[in-house]
Amino acid sequence: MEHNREFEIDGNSNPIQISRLALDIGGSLIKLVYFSRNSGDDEDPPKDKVGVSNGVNGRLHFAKFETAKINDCLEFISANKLFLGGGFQHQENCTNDRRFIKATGGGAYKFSELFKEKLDISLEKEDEMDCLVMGANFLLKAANQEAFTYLNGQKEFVQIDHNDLYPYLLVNIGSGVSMIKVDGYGKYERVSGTSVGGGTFWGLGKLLTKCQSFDELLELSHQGNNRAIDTLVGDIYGGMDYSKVGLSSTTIASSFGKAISDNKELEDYKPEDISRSLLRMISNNIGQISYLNALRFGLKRIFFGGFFIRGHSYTMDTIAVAVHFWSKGEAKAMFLRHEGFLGALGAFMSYESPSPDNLVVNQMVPLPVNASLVTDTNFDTLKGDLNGTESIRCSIY
Ligand SMILES: Nc1ncnc2c1ncn2[C@@H]1O[C@H](COP(=O)(O)OP(=O)(O)O)[C@@H](O)[C@H]1O
Ligand SMILES: CC(C)(COP(=O)(O)O)[C@@H](O)C(=O)NCCC(=O)O
Repeated sequence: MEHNREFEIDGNSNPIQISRLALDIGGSLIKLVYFSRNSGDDEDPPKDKVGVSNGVNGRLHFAKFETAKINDCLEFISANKLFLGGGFQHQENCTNDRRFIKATGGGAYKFSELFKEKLDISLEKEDEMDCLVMGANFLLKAANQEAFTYLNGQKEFVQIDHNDLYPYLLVNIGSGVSMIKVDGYGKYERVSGTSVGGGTFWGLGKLLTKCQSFDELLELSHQGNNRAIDTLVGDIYGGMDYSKVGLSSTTIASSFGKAISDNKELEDYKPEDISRSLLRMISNNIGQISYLNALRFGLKRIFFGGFFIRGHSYTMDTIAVAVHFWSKGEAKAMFLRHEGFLGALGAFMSYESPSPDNLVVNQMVPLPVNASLVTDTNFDTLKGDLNGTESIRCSIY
């Protein structure tokens, strides 16, 4: 079972109060974002403009489960009493016995009855695209070191200019892929999508390699060589470049093309080579379609989210190279540290609005839930995968 670290007891053996849980139930994964209130007075309480403390300090936690194992998720919520609200002095309609959770993604509809039946919880549904955009805007505005570029194995955090953020293209690579032109808070249009996404990589990979987990498939791709199965331009052109149209001999002419002429069975190919080809094919395709959509609307910035990416270097490199190649360096692919949690964060933020006074304290964060973020430093930049183990210190008003 994949989930987050221990959180029931803090360092002083005080029970940690969990308030506010939001879910994003997707085709492949269920993402949870929940807030634990600090139990001690170990941090300065947030103050408003006249110096009055009025917020709640705590941490945002992240966890994920496979949608196919939704019962594990229900058990996790139940065992840790994540559905109990309360703990916020400033929420008017907050009572300890309220039994609803904000939820987004298709599963918020599909599993509504299951939550009611098993946990007696109603899922309050929020639109998936609204939540993705809300989550992305929030992170880009509020979190330090959220967006980064990845080229030639080099990760570089991008300083976001808040006055020059919009418009941008948000590409969410989940089971399928959504491409959204974002013009501001709540201002967006889903301009395209493709069914060739994370579900395709994992689904085809599972069939072709017999891998038992996504992580195993991803790990395999590290050791593979896509040339064993992809047809390169050089394979067709007798080792030469097709320079007239700018294709080098090493460019992939046809993904999986060698399988036609090799006269081999599936078993004759190494699973690691298959995994690598598959990852490259899908990442490259998404990078290319993203660029074409950016071109359609004259967008220079493309942010990629969704759990397909998993902070994986080869995936990011392939996407970034595709965007760089097709745009001739004009457009920039950027990745998000909280890539898989955009929708869940958006749902989390769709709880009730704060009072106008509280907006002043965090004026950089003009959001329904007024939160000031200080991200932890325990993010492993080499491994690059947040994977539900990082929490965010924040204050909710
Ligand atoms: N542990 C995992 N189990 C299954 N799929 C994973 C895992 N980690 C990453 N993935 C990839 O992430 C995709 C799901 O991404 P996500 O953004 O959660 O989308 P969705 O909302 O459709 O579930 C999967 O299709 C798969 O490619
Ligand atoms: C239907 C979806 C929005 C569901 O989101 P997901 O669970 O994949 O994150 C997504 O799978 C999608 O955008 N698919 C591509 C459909 C298309 O535009 O062809």
